[in-house]
Amino acid sequence: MKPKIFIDGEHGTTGLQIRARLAGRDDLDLVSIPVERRKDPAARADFLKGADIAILCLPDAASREAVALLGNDSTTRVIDTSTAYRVDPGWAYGFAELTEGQADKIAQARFVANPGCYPTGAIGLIRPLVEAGILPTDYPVTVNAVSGYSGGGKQMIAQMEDPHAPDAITAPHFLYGLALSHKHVPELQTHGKLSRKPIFSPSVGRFAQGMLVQVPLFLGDLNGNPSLADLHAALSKSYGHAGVVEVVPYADGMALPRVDPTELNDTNRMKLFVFGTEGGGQANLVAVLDNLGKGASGAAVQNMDLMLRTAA
Ligand SMILES: NC(=O)C1=CN([C@@H]2O[C@H](COP(=O)(O)OP(=O)(O)OC[C@H]3O[C@@H](n4cnc5c(N)ncnc54)[C@H](OP(=O)(O)O)[C@@H]3O)[C@@H](O)[C@H]2O)C=CC1
Ligand SMILES: CC(=O)N[C@@H](CCC(=O)OP(=O)(O)O)C(=O)O
Repeated sequence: MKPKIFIDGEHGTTGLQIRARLAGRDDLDLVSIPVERRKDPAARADFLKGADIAILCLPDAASREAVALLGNDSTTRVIDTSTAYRVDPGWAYGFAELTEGQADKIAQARFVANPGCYPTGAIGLIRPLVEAGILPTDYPVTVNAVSGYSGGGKQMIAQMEDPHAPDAITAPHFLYGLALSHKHVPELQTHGKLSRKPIFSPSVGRFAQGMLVQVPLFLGDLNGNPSLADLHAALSKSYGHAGVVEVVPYADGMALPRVDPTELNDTNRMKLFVFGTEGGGQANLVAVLDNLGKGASGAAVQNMDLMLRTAA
């Protein structure tokens, strides 16, 4: 029998993208709740309990409600795309390339928390350097990022695309998260293995999809005063070659006139760059990804496929 997959929140931005990614798959039985019952707890409970894997594409509160609706006797496996469970030790963190053994952990897990889009870029850059002993855990990490506006879901898409919306946004680019208490900070700190709370400054640009995440570093404040080549080698060692996460050769990155946040749209890939001048004492580490690809829907499908490896 084909594994039954239910997407709770299938009409939202992340849910629709997952449906599109699964559209051509004949190895799955993708079940769908009638649209008029999508918020009916009894109907959701039936679909959730009837699935082999439920993918939650909901706001945090509705994700928690879905997990509660499953109750104690269900065996449905869950992938949650919200922020609700990302630092919960009972859930596997769904970043397969995070560290050795993480893909197997996801494959075996009942509960998988899909990473946030910004944290995917930042943790992807930070974690290998911490594990290599190069980045001290108490380093004052700053993360500066720009996202396409689909990162804000249906509400922000309407704000950016409909000039007549009562809360329309007209800015071509804007900063937010100004109180430095964005909901991604605990996730950045926990999975970045940082003892000091990082500063996270996100922004949104007038493009629908795509993302750039930057982590600037002063090399003299890192362990062993590493070169740019040392940083690049540590990242390359962590991710290998030809995987979902690609570490761009230093010279190739430095030959670029600019970095385009939309470059990897509609893929599940992420590119990591080390920028700076050798001997200059500074580096800017940069990640490019699709906020709806490796940052959300692509990663959810990747995690689902890992979990299906261990399906009964
Ligand atoms: N967009 C992105 O780039 C990313 C999003 N995420 C996370 O994914 C999750 C979904 O986000 P996104 O798709 O952008 O958001 P959207 O607002 O686009 O979609 C959310 C969907 O959830 C539905 N919904 C809300 N409450 C309930 C409920 N009680 N029961 C059933 N359905 C409900 C909404 O229905 P309706 O519209 O009818 O109210 C909507 O279809 C969020 O937790 C978000 O933080 C994670 C990474 C990246
Ligand atoms: C542009 C924008 O608003 N982005 C969202 C994050 C999108 C994302 O990563 O979703 P999670 O919060 O589930 O991780 C925000 O900053 O809240």
